[in-house]
Amino acid sequence: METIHLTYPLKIQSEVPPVSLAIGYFDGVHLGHQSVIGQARQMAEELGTSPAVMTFHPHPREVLGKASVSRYLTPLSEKLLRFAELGVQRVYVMKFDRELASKTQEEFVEEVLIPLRVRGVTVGFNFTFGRGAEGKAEDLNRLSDGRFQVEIVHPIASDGDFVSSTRLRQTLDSGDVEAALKILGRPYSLRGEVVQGNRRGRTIGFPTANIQLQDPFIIPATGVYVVRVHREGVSKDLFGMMNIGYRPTFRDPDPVKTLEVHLFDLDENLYGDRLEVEFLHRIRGEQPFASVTALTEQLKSDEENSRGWLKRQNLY
Ligand SMILES: Cc1cc2nc3c(=O)[nH]c(=O)nc-3n(C[C@H](O)[C@H](O)[C@H](O)COP(=O)(O)O)c2cc1C
Ligand SMILES: Nc1ncnc2c1ncn2[C@@H]1O[C@H](COP(=O)(O)OP(=O)(O)O)[C@@H](O)[C@H]1O
Repeated sequence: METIHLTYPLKIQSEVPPVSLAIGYFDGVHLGHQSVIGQARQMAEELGTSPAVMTFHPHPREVLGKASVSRYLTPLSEKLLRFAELGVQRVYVMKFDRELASKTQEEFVEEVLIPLRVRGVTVGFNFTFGRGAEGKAEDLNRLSDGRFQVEIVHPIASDGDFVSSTRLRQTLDSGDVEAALKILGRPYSLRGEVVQGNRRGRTIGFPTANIQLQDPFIIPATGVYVVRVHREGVSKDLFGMMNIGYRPTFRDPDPVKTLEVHLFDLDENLYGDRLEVEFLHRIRGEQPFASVTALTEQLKSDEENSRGWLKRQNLY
């Protein structure tokens, strides 16, 4: 997959291949987004073009001062990985700035889509473009003037409700990672590097790899989760239990939120490794314990519960 960063006005140096383009911000790359991208792939096949995606960076709402970056689900690096998994061959990362935001819908079509040799466009039903979000998905048909085909993708439902980035964020904020899975079509995951902690874990029989996030991922609610872990460069799936929280048992005067995972049936040095952690199931909330012994007893029962759950799911 080729990734091309663009700014407006476009400076296209070499001849670009004709594309069928899925356009959107695609925060979360959830089932709705996957359906828009799938539609672009199908169109690409029909039209004999490359399946491509155009996404914007940074988020339009952020540039226009309506929201902060920390509320976004998928860092750009993560989105690119997901696009590649979905069979996209070309990604245009369009820099979203005030200049682009000030362009009319006509200018967006004539000065961005046409020079990029767009033969097909797919967008979600609620796509808007052009200054003040004046252009709606249906306007693309009129503006294409027969030069490219347009497909507007209907909303996808899961659990009786339309999937959306907002719903996905809510499920993560409440720790309902199983609902998140139904919106994403895959478990919610984040990536980070294993760093040193306080080295207490190994003394209580539960070494825990502390994860430092690579990008500003959204962190699910504090609590304990059953997770599947991929170690970069290692194909075998690992399983374990992760705690997200402040470790209140240790009454640290200045607690910081940590993400730490104890992996089952593994005894290896992981410092410096990059891990992808997938959230499968929530076991409980984080709580303070009267003693380290009481915490250790709880961890034993968490392990039993986690293994039991994994077994029932035929995962481990
Ligand atoms: C599955 C799991 C659940 C945990 N639950 C709690 C908890 O409820 N309360 C708490 O204070 N600490 C909890 N911890 C955090 C432990 O206190 C922590 O692993 C220990 O302090 C080791 O920290 P270290 O890696 O910095 O040495 C949990 C850790 C794991 C792996
Ligand atoms: N099964 C395991 N799960 C997690 N980490 C493990 C495991 N076995 C060995 N380790 C290593 O032990 C470290 C965690 O031990 P711990 O005493 O909790 O130290 P720290 O406080 O530095 O995280 C991990 O970073 C990893 O390098």
